[in-house]
Amino acid sequence: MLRVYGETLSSRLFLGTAQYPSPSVMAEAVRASGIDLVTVSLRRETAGGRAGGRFWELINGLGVRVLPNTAGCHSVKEAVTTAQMARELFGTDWIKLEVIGHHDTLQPDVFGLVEAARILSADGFKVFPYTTEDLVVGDRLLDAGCQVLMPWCAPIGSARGPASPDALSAYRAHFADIPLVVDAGLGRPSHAAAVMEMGFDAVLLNTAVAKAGNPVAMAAAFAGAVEAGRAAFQAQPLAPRDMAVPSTPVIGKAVFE
Ligand SMILES: CC(=O)[C@@H](O)[C@H](O)COP(=O)(O)O
Repeated sequence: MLRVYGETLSSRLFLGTAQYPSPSVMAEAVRASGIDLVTVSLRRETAGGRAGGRFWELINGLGVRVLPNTAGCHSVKEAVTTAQMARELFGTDWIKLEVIGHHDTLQPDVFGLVEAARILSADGFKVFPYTTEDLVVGDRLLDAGCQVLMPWCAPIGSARGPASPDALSAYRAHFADIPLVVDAGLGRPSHAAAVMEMGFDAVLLNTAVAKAGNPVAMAAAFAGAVEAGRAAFQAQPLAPRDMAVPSTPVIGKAVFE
């Protein structure tokens, strides 16, 4: 069980709801994965002309918690306004905060992110900030009122998997008591298992499932990988060694002469 902002989530996999071949495939993928939280891009869906229509009904009908997000927002003002609209629409004060700073990499604008997190936290929002693995920025986000951090693993949509595993390990060690969700850039279930084995609390992904040949089967595969990675972390994996260590005892071996 994962505790975030005083609430309990049974699944440690969070899925995005964009880019699926159809809304019904998205709904089936959510069901197949057994998750209890989806993130929804208010801006993207509104731009697509589906706001207020069947898409919202479908999302609300999934029976899972909704984490609206500010994907596509490039300024503090835009992100704050989008969050406020999302609160009205979904009746939740949870918000996944994205303030994009760079067109090509979709890298977060960490300065705008901290400012928007401060404004939204003061306004009663429970902020889930999409950030880099920079420790100082993480500290500033906590100062701003965030109780969870969401470091990226690789650029959004890249499917590259953990680009800087050492930086992610340092992040986990530095924020030992803070719920940490790896967000963005995961491409395969093995990537999700790898970061869960490092001790991250959950993963959030979208593209790797939505754009898979079979999104429903891939959602189930990611769910299994997240559980396996978590179980491995709890079982305390052996640290890698530089030298060989015989796994077969040498004492008492038979001598043939
Ligand atoms: C859906 C969402 O919130 C994305 O902005 C998120 O960061 C997921 O990234 P991937 O699509 O790379 O999984």
